[in-house]
Amino acid sequence: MNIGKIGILTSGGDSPGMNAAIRAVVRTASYYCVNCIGISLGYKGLINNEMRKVVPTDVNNLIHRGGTILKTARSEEFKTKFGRKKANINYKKNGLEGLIVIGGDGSFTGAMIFGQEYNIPIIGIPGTIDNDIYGTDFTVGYDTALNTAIEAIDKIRDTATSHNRLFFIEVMGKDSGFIALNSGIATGALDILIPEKKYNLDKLFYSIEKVKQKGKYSSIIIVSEGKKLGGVYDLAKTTKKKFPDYDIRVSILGHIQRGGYPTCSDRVLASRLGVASVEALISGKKNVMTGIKANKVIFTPFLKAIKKKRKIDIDLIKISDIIAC
Ligand SMILES: Nc1ncnc2c1ncn2[C@@H]1O[C@H](COP(=O)(O)OP(=O)(O)O)[C@@H](O)[C@H]1O
Ligand SMILES: O=P(O)(O)OC[C@H]1O[C@](O)(COP(=O)(O)O)[C@@H](O)[C@@H]1O
Ligand SMILES: [Mg+2]
Repeated sequence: MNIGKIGILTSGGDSPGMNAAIRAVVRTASYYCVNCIGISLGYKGLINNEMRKVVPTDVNNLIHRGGTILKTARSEEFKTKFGRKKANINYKKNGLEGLIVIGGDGSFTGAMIFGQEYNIPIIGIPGTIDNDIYGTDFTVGYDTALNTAIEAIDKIRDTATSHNRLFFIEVMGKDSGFIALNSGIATGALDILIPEKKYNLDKLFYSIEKVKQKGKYSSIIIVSEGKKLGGVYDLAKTTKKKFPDYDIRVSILGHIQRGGYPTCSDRVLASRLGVASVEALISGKKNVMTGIKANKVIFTPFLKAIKKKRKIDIDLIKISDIIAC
């Protein structure tokens, strides 16, 4: 297909590797003689016409940087018909012939609706630390967030061990437990509480008791954020009532998990998906997300990527239970 100009935006929560994906898109577009327009602040920028041409030299020295040079946002206005109408006016005014959206499930929901409403070809690149998107083994940013989390948890373990403390550590993940489960296994957590599995306080207390009897008074318990699990502080309070002699602390890792230099895996993933997304637009694909499955680039319709739940490997909980205490 003959495409002369495409737009690129990042939307939703930033994730490490988004910049590497932007770089790959800009360079690939240039390789195929397609002009590339960078849209600032996600859908907000499309609505407010905040965009400028980006050329390969604009993405020099970028592959290793966290965040997104295009900036990102969450736009309530884009969820309205009126907001999307304004976005379409700017899309047309700037002569765009396709869009690449780097973001998560929310961004792809918006992309799907917008694409269908105005017959706009859109390709998605999964960029979120949560890894909660169907149609890819990994999302851009997840590996970095995991490594940031384990580095922080290892450090907290030093204090836990030195002071004989029990730490409840909350990691990110909205309603998905990928970061919690894998960081928990990697740091030898005593228990891991994720939204995908109903947690059982008795099981947690049993584990604490078991290691206590073995003479171990310091442990790490990883709790995924999210409405389903309630607050990490409440969990700590309930545990304190049961084990009054324990010195208990809570640590919430928070946004440090979203920043920093992307790992090698995230840079390579972002580069592969960036190239694939431009080639997909040129070949006439639309309303699909590019992802990686068994080390191969694949495409999944937005509807499937959003609606199908990315399943967590519950067997990993069993593995954790066997080796944690
Ligand atoms: N139902 C929807 N209709 C239109 N746009 C949507 C819809 N859901 C999400 N979006 C757009 O996608 C943006 C990012 O979604 P969000 O869920 O916050 O992040 P992520 O894409 O990382 O999951 C929202 O702020 C909104 O602009
Ligand atoms: O930065 P905010 O707006 O507080 O959002 C926090 C949320 O964003 C995330 O870090 C990433 O989520 P998305 O990639 O879906 O935006 C979640 O893990 C977390 O729940
Ligand atoms: Mg999301």
